[in-house]
Amino acid sequence: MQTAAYLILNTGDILEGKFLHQQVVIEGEVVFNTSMMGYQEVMTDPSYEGQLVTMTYPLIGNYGCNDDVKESEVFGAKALIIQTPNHQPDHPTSTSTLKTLAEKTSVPIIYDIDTRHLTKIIRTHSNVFGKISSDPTDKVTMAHIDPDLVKKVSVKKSISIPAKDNKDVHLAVIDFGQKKSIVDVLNQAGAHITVCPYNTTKEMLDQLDVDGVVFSNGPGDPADCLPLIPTVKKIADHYPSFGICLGHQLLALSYGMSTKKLAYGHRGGNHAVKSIETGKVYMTSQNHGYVVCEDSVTDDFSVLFINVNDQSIEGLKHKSKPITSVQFHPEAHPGPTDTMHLIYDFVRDVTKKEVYSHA
Ligand SMILES: NC(=O)CC[C@H](N)C(=O)O
Repeated sequence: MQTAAYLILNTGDILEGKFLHQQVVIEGEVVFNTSMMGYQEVMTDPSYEGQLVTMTYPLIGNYGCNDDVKESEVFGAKALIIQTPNHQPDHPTSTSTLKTLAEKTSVPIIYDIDTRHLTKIIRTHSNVFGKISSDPTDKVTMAHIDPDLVKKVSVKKSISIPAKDNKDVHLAVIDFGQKKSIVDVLNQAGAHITVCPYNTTKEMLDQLDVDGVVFSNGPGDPADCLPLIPTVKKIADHYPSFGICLGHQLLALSYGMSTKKLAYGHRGGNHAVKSIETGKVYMTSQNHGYVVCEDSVTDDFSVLFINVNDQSIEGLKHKSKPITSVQFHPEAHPGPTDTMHLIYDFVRDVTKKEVYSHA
């Protein structure tokens, strides 16, 4: 018989489920993801570091698991909270089950939780912290997000990843908690990549002789990265830059804008954004709790995309410098690839170096 697992929330609610694999005592911010798939990517995406993630879709594990699907070797969600695990997956690429995935990734999974009810609690209260424990009398002690998450998940030393074909373009990915698929897509687009630690300076990038910079996604509150802001600005003032999610938020902060926390975040594979330039709507993959404040956008920037549901800012473009950033995930993994062209466009534009005469 499986041991009872209690999800104790700072709202006063206690939900009873079961441990899928190992018994743990673990605390974190509780967030929900509305995607029907992508459980492997969620468990290994460093942006979820410190979070207990619940999937609103009730059946998890349907297409099994595959060792090749991972966004990071070490970091990801702190725990997964699901309703019904599928122990007999059926998919040609599946090599193992959810239980094996929990073992391999060390991400504990609890199940038999009414995740739609849990989602309603999160939507009603926002800022929900919780503890998973086998003792229902345990108390939630965590009340804020760890401010050092980026430092924890970033690479400690630079890593070079050669281009698949020989295009003459070298990009730095500043690693605030990068998803492997960002590097994969940049690589497929023909760029040689150097993944650099979160605190890399412009002078270090000069030494590496890069042509452009990608500021990656990452965990936590962007305001906790304020010490990095002067460096981000110095780099973006000099190099063609592309920001994704946390990278977008840090670029905005570095050019004088501000960020705020959403009531309960955007996490899933079905978030519609609208291009302000063309009026076109794209489905995007999203995973963020913070956004750039609408009223803080400076005159130097145009809003590139807005969220169709709540009109929050989803992308920015500098009016005279080659700086573009998006709040969503054009690299997908999981979710729709409708906006992946933005990454290819950036690599193409950096390859045509004459476009960037300001550097
Ligand atoms: N995926 C990300 O980069 C997330 C950015 C930031 N941690 C947020 O939650 O808004």
